[in-house]
Amino acid sequence: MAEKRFGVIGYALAPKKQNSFIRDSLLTLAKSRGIELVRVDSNVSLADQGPFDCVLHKLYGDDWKRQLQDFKTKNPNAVILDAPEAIERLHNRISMLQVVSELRVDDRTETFGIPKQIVIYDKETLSDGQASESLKFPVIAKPLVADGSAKSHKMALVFSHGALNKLKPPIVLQEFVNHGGVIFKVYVVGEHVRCVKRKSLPDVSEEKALGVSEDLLSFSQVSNLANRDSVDDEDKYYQMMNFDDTTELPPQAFIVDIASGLRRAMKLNLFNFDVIRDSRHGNRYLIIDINYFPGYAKMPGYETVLTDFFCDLMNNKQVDENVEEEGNVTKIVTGDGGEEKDESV
Ligand SMILES: Nc1ncnc2c1ncn2[C@@H]1O[C@H](COP(=O)(O)OP(=O)(O)OP(=O)(O)O)[C@@H](O)[C@H]1O
Ligand SMILES: O=P(O)(O)O[C@H]1[C@H](OP(=O)(O)O)[C@@H](OP(=O)(O)O)[C@@H](O)[C@@H](O)[C@@H]1OP(=O)(O)O
Ligand SMILES: [Mg+2]
Ligand SMILES: [Mg+2]
Repeated sequence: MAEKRFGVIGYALAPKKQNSFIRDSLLTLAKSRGIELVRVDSNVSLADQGPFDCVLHKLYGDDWKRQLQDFKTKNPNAVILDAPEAIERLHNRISMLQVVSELRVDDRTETFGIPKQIVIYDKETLSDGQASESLKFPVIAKPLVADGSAKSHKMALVFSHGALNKLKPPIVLQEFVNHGGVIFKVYVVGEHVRCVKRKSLPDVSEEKALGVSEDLLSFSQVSNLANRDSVDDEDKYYQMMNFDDTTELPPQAFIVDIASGLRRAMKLNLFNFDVIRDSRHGNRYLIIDINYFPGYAKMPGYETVLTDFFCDLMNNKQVDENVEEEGNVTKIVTGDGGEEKDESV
């Protein structure tokens, strides 16, 4: 008997992402549940491809945005995962975390926020020192732009005002917060939320800060130092990434509340965020980074999570905020299939 065709998802991903995410194990499981994953051909315009019930993408640029628009015009019922306008908020490290500051989670003993940070756009402001006066050193200097380029991941731990002139604006200066050398990565796939531990920067004591010979230390992607391609043995990889230490995970209900809040506020379904626990106040958590379409394949059992999500999507159940333009009013399809009207999008 022929297999029932349930849905076709076109994926448009950079080669590195495609290699890590599109695994046979995912294709097979998805297919067994009626979901076909088809690669979008980058040499043909998107609107001329398909039919796709959904387009899954992590590509940048105006041309790609235009292609998505043309595709949507031609296929108004297709779902774009996620809307490029919603993803763009994550391309700037200030707008990325603004949404956290606006979020409220009630009735919990734990609190959350973001580290103190400022943005510096030019060399003059950087060297006059006034702007950074309010910050406690050490600070982490991060490129303002987070566009997925290697450059956008280049960070520096800066120990003194004097070292700031070595940096290239535009940058964000964020206070370094001691957190026991462990970071929590929270992977969100629609309603599914999974928190894992990773290695982070070690704590910096006052003595250590005074004793450093360099006043600036550069680093890049500390929590993602190896990738699967360079490690043959999958178990070893997981051991290394989710290294076994005694650090307790944050309460799952708390993390789920933040994840759901972020998901609704940002209108995104596929992202992760990095959380650290402030060593000075054990119940205080700080969100330091949000990434669109992260390395889901690093999450054990990602095939099931993603396939469940795709199936729910096809049934129109799980994408809470599947935004569709209807004249000037935006239609939001809610989880229970009902509709809300929202003019603020
Ligand atoms: N405010 C902070 N206090 C302490 N450590 C921090 C802080 N900000 C960043 N870090 C450390 O630096 C690392 C890189 O920072 P961040 O996550 O912002 O960069 P990124 O390049 O966007 O990371 P990713 O690879 O997750 O996209 C974090 O994983 C964490 O170990
Ligand atoms: O490298 P991986 O695929 O595992 O995923 C990483 C992803 O790289 P990509 O470029 O391949 O998407 C990064 O995206 P960009 O910021 O560079 O856009 C960022 O999201 C990291 O946080 C992800 O690592 P994770 O947070 O899951 O550890
Ligand atoms: Mg990060
Ligand atoms: Mg990031």
